[in-house]
Amino acid sequence: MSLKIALTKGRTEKQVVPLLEAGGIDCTAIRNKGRRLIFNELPDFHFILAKGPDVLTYLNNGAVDVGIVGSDILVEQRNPQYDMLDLGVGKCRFVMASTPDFNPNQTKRKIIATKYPNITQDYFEKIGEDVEIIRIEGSVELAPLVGLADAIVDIVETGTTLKENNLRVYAELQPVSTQLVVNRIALKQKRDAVYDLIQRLQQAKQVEA
Ligand SMILES: Nc1ncnc2c1ncn2[C@@H]1O[C@H](COP(=O)(O)OP(=O)(O)OP(=O)(O)O)[C@@H](O)[C@H]1O
Ligand SMILES: O=P(O)(O)OC[C@H]1O[C@H](OP(=O)(O)OP(=O)(O)O)[C@H](O)[C@@H]1O
Repeated sequence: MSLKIALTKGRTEKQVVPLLEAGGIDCTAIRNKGRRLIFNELPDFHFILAKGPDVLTYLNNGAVDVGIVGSDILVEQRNPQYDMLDLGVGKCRFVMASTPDFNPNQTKRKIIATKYPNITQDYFEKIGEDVEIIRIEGSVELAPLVGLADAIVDIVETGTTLKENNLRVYAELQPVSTQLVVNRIALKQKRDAVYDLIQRLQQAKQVEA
């Protein structure tokens, strides 16, 4: 019985394919994928490529056994699945950022733009501040520049996007990295296959490190 794996396409896919290969899993088909989304040619591992939030939908509904997805998405979706392995790639962090003239101690209720409303809500609740949150789909850095929001909560990796848009970090929220998560039923029914995959990736992580 093969293990069904949903891999987040895009940035995550690019970083995880070399790890899978270092773990002895042939990813030639994924590397030459064209517009294909399903890869069933290996006997032991079947892959699908999906958007991050959809990886969890496939996993939670049992359409796949394993998901490979950023912890940003796991935390934002308050996902009930087990986190099984931090793959040590896709490393970045959540920050609050804004223009140089932003005053984090302003008395007026802040407007915060973000692609991650739950993470933003939880952060401001934790520090005891009531804010208005506006959900943005991408290029969130625009929001404080055009006066839509006082600040943003977003992912930073190199800091280039913030720098090139003249934005500054005002608070560090939490780290992000790519995780391997397993469907609860698959963990019981395909235990050996799941642990075989985890072992391969753990070894690959050590080789790559
Ligand atoms: N700048 C970054 N550096 C490192 N990892 C990142 C960065 N931005 C996002 N990630 C991680 O990679 C995952 C996928 O990001 P990616 O940009 O490929 O997809 P996306 O955010 O859905 O964007 P798009 O809508 O452009 O496909 C995110 O969920 C996060 O875990
Ligand atoms: O610190 P950096 O290395 O510059 O990376 C940070 C940028 O990467 C992500 O955006 P992405 O490329 O996913 O595009 P998006 O804004 O459309 O989500 C994130 O939302 C930042 O904009």
